[in-house]
Amino acid sequence: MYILMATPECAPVAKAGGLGDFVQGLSRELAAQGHQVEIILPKYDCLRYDRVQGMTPEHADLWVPFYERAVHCDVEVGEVDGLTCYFIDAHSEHGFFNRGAIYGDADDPDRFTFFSHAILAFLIASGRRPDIIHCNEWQTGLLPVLLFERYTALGLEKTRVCYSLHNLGHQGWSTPTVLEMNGLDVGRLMTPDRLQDPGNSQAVNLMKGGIVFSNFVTTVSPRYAWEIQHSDQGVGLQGVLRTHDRKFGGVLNGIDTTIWNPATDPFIAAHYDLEQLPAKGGNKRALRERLGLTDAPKPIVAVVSRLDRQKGIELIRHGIDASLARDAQFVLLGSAQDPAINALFWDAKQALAEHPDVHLELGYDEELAHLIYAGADMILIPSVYEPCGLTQMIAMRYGCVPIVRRVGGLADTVFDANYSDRPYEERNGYVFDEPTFEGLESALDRAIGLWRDYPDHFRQLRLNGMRMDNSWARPAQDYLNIYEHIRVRA
Ligand SMILES: Nc1ncnc2c1ncn2[C@@H]1O[C@H](COP(=O)(O)OP(=O)(O)O[C@H]2O[C@H](CO)[C@@H](O)[C@H](O)[C@H]2O)[C@@H](O)[C@H]1O
Repeated sequence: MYILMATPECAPVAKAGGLGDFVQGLSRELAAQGHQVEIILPKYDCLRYDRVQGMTPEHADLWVPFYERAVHCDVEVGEVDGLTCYFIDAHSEHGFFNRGAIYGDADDPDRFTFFSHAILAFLIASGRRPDIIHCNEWQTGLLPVLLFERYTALGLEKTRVCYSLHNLGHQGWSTPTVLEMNGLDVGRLMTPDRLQDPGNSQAVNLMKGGIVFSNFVTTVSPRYAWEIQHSDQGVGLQGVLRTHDRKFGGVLNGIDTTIWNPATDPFIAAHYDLEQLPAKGGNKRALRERLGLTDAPKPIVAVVSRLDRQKGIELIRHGIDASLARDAQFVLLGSAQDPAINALFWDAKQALAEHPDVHLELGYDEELAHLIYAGADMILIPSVYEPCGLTQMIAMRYGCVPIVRRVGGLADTVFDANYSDRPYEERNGYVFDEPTFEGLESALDRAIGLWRDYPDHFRQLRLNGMRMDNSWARPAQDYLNIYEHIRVRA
């Protein structure tokens, strides 16, 4: 099968969070199973060019419709960790992809609908005819709309769309000008059953467009699939998702177990696996050395996260003091877009600058993240909502025990050491329900208590987590079944 991944992110070249891992991991697994998988991304100025091999021109003089005119683009191709990746270079006066960051500008709906449009224009101009375009997030929500409204008739009649939702907190709300910009009929599309936002009749909702016009819609865990249809976690799209229930389902994400592998990871200090768990200690020492923490018989509690409201900012902040109060060490690697959240953590960093048991690293650092998973004993994930969550899966693979709130994919992957109804060998972490300081502290108490008083039991929890199969093998098969189901057979 020929599958094209349409996405604003792909690790390691353009990653702001878990979407980048999703695209890379699923694509590599599908390619390993013999499918033709290609990825298409904007050619951002902030791409990690050092991770692209053999970037060469692929298609010159692509003209992408833009209002009454067209914008000149070039398409380049390169290899990213063995995958073919196309990059759309837009020579627009707006510098659409030259903003120094992937997201965060007021005209993001313009930038990414332009990208979606450019993908279809490229397919037509270059004669490529994928069986499946796998779209992701609101950024590519307009692609199936454009496909159905315009491009099917221009030669893509056999291409079908699978659309994955990774976060309902961002739906691509915009004004109808974004439809005009792309030559679409506003009157026809701004209706309650098409792109009109359910909560604001003046607004276009790009994610809703993707849901309505795609052949199949997925989200990234079964629990989140239920939550967004039946609770306010759907952020207004509950009704739309229930209407389209017959083409909607939750597929639990995997992680790329080649890239996230403590036995071979090039970014960690000491390699280890199930049989050589004590070697993990070398990473704890290296982490302390790198971040200036004292070497003492204390557990390290870590957070690796985008610092966004979704992730439970107050609880993360409280987790620092709560860990220190329990004589644990605390390490945070976090990047915030919101200036208020950024300021909150900079203040904490300054206040704790002299403390020998804590280090807050504010920013994005892929390599350091690997060392933290390998060196820490526990990872704290107190999310308000969590579509899937990859950090708990990565942490478990590295023998780092997750402490999580019971939401979304966290509830589907972490089973409480004391209270789960699963067999003991499947229990792998600590789970709390209420998004309160008390809830978090009760789980933290149990985790730190076990680490201190029953090290053998704690070791068993680490091993249970390391044994879990969170690879892409099974979810990739689920996606292949979906692709087969919607695909047009010749
Ligand atoms: N400051 C930092 N420096 C370095 N690395 C950092 C970092 N902050 C985060 N990361 C890395 O980014 C990834 C984050 O994964 P999450 O699942 O938490 O994703 P996120 O919420 O971004 O994605 C959304 O999409 C994914 C994929 O579907 C869902 O799992 C998730 O629930 C949903 O919110 C991990 O690989 C983590 O190591």
